[in-house]
Amino acid sequence: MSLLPQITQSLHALNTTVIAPGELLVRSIERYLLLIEKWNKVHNLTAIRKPQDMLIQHVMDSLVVLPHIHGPNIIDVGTGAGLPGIPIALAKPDWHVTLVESNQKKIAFLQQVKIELGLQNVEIVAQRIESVPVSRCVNTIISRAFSELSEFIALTRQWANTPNTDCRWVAMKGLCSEQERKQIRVPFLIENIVTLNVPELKATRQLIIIKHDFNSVSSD
Ligand SMILES: C[S@@+](CC[C@H](N)C(=O)[O-])C[C@H]1O[C@@H](n2cnc3c(N)ncnc32)[C@H](O)[C@@H]1O
Repeated sequence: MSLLPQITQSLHALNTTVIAPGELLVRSIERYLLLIEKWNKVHNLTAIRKPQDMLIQHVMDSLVVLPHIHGPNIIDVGTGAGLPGIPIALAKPDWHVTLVESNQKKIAFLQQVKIELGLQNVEIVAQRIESVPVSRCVNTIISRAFSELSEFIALTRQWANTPNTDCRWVAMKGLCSEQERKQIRVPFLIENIVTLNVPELKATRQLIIIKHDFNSVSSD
């Protein structure tokens, strides 16, 4: 059964002007979902088995962040099967998305996706994030289901040392507890918390948006 009508409908339900739900995007999302389904039979990429469910719980859950992040240079930390980086790269072909992942099986899958979908705006880095050198200015460092906030910042704080005032760290989470939010300390601060609504998904989603405060004095 074709997934194209459901993908088109879900993209329209996002009701955002930042995504143009054209035929290329719809077909690319379908190919991506079918690749995850195929690889999932051998490698455990995701516990969600049906492409229809992956569409909502993975792809739409990734795309819903787009109005709240800025490009053109994005790093997706601990991307796994490419979430949220691949959906972002598909919806934003003029952005450069770097996928960082330490697991070799997931890297092999990502390389296959890049080839089969012809994703020229995707760079795959097979390393632990803490070993990735800072090679360019980055606008958004994003992670989904990766770690607690303190670890996310600790592993990526090398990007705070560039004179790149524009950079934001964006953690995609369920409900983020106050205890976890308190892990963010000077010179970092939580700039915004956005509660997201993913159409057809009855679950709380939050984006924790963090910035490096150049005016603060660090205690470390
Ligand atoms: C729970 S999975 C989440 C995957 C994906 N972001 C998602 O939402 O489905 C976390 C991923 O981070 C990767 N990972 C863990 N520590 C890492 C590190 N230090 N650097 C890069 N990747 C890491 C793991 O291999 C795993 O694929």
